[in-house]
Amino acid sequence: MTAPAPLPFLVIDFDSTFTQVEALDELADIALRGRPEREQVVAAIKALTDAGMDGSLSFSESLKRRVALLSARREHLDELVRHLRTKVSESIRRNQRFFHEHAPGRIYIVSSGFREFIVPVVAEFGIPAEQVLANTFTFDEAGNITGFDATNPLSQDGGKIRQLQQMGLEGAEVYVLGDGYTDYQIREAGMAQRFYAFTENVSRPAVVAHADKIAPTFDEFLYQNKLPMTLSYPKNRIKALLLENIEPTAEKLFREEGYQVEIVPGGLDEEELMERIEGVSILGIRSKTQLTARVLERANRLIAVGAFCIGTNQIDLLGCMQRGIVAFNAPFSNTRSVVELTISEIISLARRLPVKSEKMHRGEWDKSAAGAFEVRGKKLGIVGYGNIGAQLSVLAENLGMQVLYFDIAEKLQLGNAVKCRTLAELLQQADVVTLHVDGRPENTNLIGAEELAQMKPGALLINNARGHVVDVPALAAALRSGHLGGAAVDVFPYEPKTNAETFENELRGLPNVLLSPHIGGSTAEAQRNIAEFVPERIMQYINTGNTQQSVNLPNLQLPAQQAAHRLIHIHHNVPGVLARINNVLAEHQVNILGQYLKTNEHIGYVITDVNREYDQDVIQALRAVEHTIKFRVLY
Ligand SMILES: NC(=O)C1=CN([C@@H]2O[C@H](COP(=O)(O)OP(=O)(O)OC[C@H]3O[C@@H](n4cnc5c(N)ncnc54)[C@H](O)[C@@H]3O)[C@@H](O)[C@H]2O)C=CC1
Ligand SMILES: O=C(O)C(=O)COP(=O)(O)O
Repeated sequence: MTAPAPLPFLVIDFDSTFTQVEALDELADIALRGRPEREQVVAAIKALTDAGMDGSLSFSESLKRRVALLSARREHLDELVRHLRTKVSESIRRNQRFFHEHAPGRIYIVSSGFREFIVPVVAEFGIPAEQVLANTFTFDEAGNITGFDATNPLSQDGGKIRQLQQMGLEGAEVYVLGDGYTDYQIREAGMAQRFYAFTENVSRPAVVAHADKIAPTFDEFLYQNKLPMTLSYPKNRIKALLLENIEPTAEKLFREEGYQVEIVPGGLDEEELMERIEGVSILGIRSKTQLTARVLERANRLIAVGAFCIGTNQIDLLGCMQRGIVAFNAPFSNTRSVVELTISEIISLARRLPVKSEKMHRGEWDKSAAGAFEVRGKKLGIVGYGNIGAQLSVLAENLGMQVLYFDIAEKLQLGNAVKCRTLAELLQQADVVTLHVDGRPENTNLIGAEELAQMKPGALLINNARGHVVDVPALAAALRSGHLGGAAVDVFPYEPKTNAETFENELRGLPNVLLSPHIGGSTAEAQRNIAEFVPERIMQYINTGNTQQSVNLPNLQLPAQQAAHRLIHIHHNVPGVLARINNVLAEHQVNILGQYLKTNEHIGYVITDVNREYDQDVIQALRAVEHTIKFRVLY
C-alpha cells in the first residue's frame, strides 16, 4: 500500500471513550456485589463521575470522593479488567488492526482512570504500557484500595494539561479524542491542535459545544483524517429514511448498527420523496410509496431499498438495478396473516355477515338463512398459486373446501387441489374466487367485466392482492346487479396516504361487501418479522456484499471474508468487463484470493477478495473501468 497520511500524535481518553463505560462505576459494582448499599453507592459514584466530567465539580474532588466510596480490593481489579475487555467501544474494537499498526510511539492513553486496569485492556490493541498515562491506586497490606498517588498530575485539577506538557510533544501535531471536559482543556491550553468530541458512548452538550470536530465513531475520525479503516465508509454517515409506520424494531436495528435514522409516519408522494431522498443511503417503504424513475434521479446516495412488505410493484426495480441500488423485500413474513384474513372473509361473506352486522347496528333483527351457506364442500378458486395462494390452499382444504387454482407459472399442486388450465376455467366453476397474484403491470384489470361475467351467479370475489388487479367500476356493477353475492376487498387502485385522509371508492355502501384498509399483512407478528428480516438483509449487503434474496440484483451468496479486502463491483452486463477488472488487478500485481460473479440480462455483480497488500492506485483504476455502475471496497 502507499504510505497512509502521516498520523498525528493521538491522545485518547479511556473511560467512556476507549471503553463504553466508566471503569470506577463498574469497579464499585463489582466490589459491592451482594451488599445492600450497592445500588445507592453506585448511583452516588455515577453522579460524582458526571459532575467531574461536565466540569460542575473539580476533578480532584470528584476522584477523591469516588475512590473513598469504592470499598474495592486488589482482587476486584482482575475481574474489572476481564469485564472492561468486553466493553471496548465497538468502533475501536472494529479498528483493532489500525491500533496495532499505528500505536507504537504515536497513540497515547491519557486518563484520570488507573493504570492497574487501563494497561492490560489497551495492551490488546498494541498500546505499550509506557504510552498509558494515568493514576495509580494505593493499597494497604490487606489489599484494600485506600486511595491514589496524589503526586501524579492526573489526580489533580488541570492534570491532563500538565501531563501533556511533561510528554514533550511540543511542535508536533497532536489530536485529542475524548468525551469529557478535561479532554477539551488540553486543546484549550494549546497542547493539541484539535479536539474531537467522541460521542459513541456519551454525548455531553458542554463538551460537544467546544469540539473542533465531532467523532460519533472512531471510523469517522479515521475517515476524516484519511487514515486506513476497517469499513469503507463510516456507519454514522449512512442515513436511513423509514416511511409508512415501519415497526420500530427496524429503527432500533439500524441505530444499533450506527446508522442515522429518520422516520416519517405516513407515506410520501413522488414530489415529497424527491425532496427527502437526497443524501439517503437506505430507504425503507411499504406498499404505498412509489419509488419512481424521477425519485431515483435525485437519489444521489441510495445504496439499498427495503420493501417492508411482500409486494415490490411500487419500486422501479429495473431503474434501481441500473443504478446499482439493491432492493430487498420480506417475501414470507406476512404470508400467514393474509391467509388468515382471507379464510375469515370467505366464511364471513358466505354467512352474509357484513349485511347482518350492519342491520344489527341499526337495531334490525333479521334472523334468516337466506343466502347463507357453509363453506364445506364449496369450490374455492385461487388465482395466483404462490406463497400465499399455496398456503391458503392447504388451510381451505382443512375447512373441507375443494380447491381449484390457476397460475401462469408451473406450480406444485398441494393436497387435492386441482389445477385449471385457464383463468376462465377457474372462474366458471368456483363458488369463491380469491386473488393472490403479484402486482406486475400486466395484471392491471386482470378481473374486468368479462371475467366477472364468467363467474357463477351468486359467487363471491376476494381481492387481497393489489388494487389495480380488479376493475373496480365493473366489480361495483356486478355487485349492484346481484350477479355476485358479495366481495371482500383489502386493496384499492388509490389508497389514502395517511389515516387522516378519507377513503373514497365506488364500493362504499354496497351490500355484503367487506372493505378493509389494506391490512392483509398488518398483524403484530408479521410486522415484527418484517422489521427484523429486511434490515438484516440490508446490513449484510452493506457489510459483506451478500445479495442473497435481493429482488433485483443477481443473488450472490458469499463465503465469510477472511484476511482479505473485498472489492465489490456492479457493472453493465456487456462482454469483457470481468476481463478488464482482472487485467487491472494483474497489472497492479494484486493477488486474488477468491472471485464470485453473477450476472443477469442487465448487470453483472462481481466480488473479488484480494490480498491486503496492494497499491492504492488500483482502486482508482477499478473505478475507471468502463461500464462500472458502482464500486466499493470492504477492508
Ligand atoms: N393485502 C395485503 O396486505 C398483502 C398483499 N400482498 C399481495 O399478494 C401478492 C402475492 O404474494 P405471494 O403469494 O407472497 O407472492 P408470490 O410471488 O409467491 O405469488 C404470486 C403468484 O402469482 C402468479 N401470477 C402472477 N400473475 C398471474 C396471473 N396473471 N395469473 C395467474 N397467476 C399469476 C405468479 O406466478 C406467482 O406464482 C403480493 O405480490 C402482494 O401484491 C401480499 C401481502 C400482504
Ligand atoms: O406485503 C405486501 O405486499 C402488502 O401489501 C402489505 O403492505 P403494507 O406493508 O401493509 O403496506
